[in-house]
Amino acid sequence: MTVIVRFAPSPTGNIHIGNARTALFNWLFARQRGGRFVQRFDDTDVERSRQEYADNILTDIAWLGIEPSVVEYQSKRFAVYEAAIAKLKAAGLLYPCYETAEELDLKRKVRLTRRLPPVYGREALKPTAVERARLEAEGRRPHWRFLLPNFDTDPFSTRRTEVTWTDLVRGEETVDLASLSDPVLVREDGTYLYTLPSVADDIDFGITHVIRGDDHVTNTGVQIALFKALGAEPPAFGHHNLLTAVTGEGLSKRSGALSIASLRADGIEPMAVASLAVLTGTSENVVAARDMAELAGRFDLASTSRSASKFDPADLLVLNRTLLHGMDFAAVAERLAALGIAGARAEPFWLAVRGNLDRLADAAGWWRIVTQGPTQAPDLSDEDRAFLRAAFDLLPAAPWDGTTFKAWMDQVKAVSGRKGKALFMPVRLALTGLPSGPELADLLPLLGPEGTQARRP
Ligand SMILES: Nc1ncnc2c1ncn2[C@@H]1O[C@H](COP(=O)(O)OP(=O)(O)OP(=O)(O)O)[C@@H](O)[C@H]1O
Repeated sequence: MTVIVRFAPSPTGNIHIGNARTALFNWLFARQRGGRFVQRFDDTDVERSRQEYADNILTDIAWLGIEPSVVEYQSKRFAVYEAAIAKLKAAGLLYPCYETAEELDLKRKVRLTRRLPPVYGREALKPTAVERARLEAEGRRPHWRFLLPNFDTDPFSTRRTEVTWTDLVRGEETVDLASLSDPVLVREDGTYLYTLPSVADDIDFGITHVIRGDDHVTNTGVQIALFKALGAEPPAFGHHNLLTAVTGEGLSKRSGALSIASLRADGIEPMAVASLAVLTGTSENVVAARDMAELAGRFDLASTSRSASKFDPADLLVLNRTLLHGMDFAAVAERLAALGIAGARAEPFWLAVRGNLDRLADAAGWWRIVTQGPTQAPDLSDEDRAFLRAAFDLLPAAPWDGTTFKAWMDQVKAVSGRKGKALFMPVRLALTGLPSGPELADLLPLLGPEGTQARRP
């Protein structure tokens, strides 16, 4: 059986790190099994959905390293949903309801005072065709409810009907359908709620595993019933925990907080985002994976925690540094060239500075220092200046390599009697203008005899 998964956001904003967790869980799950990944946009809500957001989401998932087999839009698939609606109606499993919101609210209150569960009492199953015609004549339009399979049309019944499944994350799960109202699938204006298009598409695309946040657990009880009502075998389900901000606050596409686009703009590497999005709230250590293959090797859906996990953006910088420090020149050459870092010195420069970077773009600052000199004049005492002038007189002859700095310092030490910080710090300040940075042994050959002499105080 080919594994087919899907990531199905509504294109109503930019996806955040929590949505990325869902996308990546699906992608890694499929990748581990040689499966396929369907990118589906749940854009039936035309008011809130925008193509621009869908395009941004495609950019974001591509940046994270996800390659969908196919991209689908629910707004282009109404024929499929109409066919499913017709099937349910023919089976007597979809019924028209004419109650207004106020009437429903009143009914709910009546049930509560009678100590009955505040679910819809299926009163709309009772009216005859004549009564419905009268309501239509009054100008009322029905919304349509799916008759949940508890085969109990007594509005005051409390009989339980449980739907169970073995969740890929949470193990045995049960939803009691008797505790739920028959869900509205189609609104008065003919628009669809989330439930039916999602199930109809999962059937149509042959989705084998639905992996999503645990905000959907209750939906799954209803959806399993709907799969069956439409004559389809339900897929396997896995509900992972949600990520929250450090404050415990939930994430929302609309707020834009921790959006993938903002993290990209902030210069965070995609594998730092992917590693944190996937490994937070699992039994794995949150250590940066260099690529998807490595992350896939450390991903296990079943090891995900059941409770919400806090996500600390500060951890991203730590992962980012680790990734940059181990990155080969070939992996960054193009991006460095875009920063103007190119030519024969680009590779040794990268190897010299990568260990000092928080973000790749920080390399530009070091490149400026190496090629043009310190951005600010070093703060040196007269004594240090005199020491440096004597030291610069001792610079070895060309050609220079990785051993030159040590040879130079050995001589300066012997002549000046300075050692440790007193020896190295004035040299570092003279060469870079900064009190810390890359190894001077690596920087010196990059500066070359001319560049070094130009820094003589
Ligand atoms: N904080 C979160 N952590 C992990 N997964 C999440 C989180 N929020 C949403 N998801 C998952 O992301 C997927 C896409 O969800 P959806 O498009 O409904 O986004 P949303 O962020 O929940 O919605 P909203 O647009 O209301 O902010 C769903 O599978 C959902 O379970």
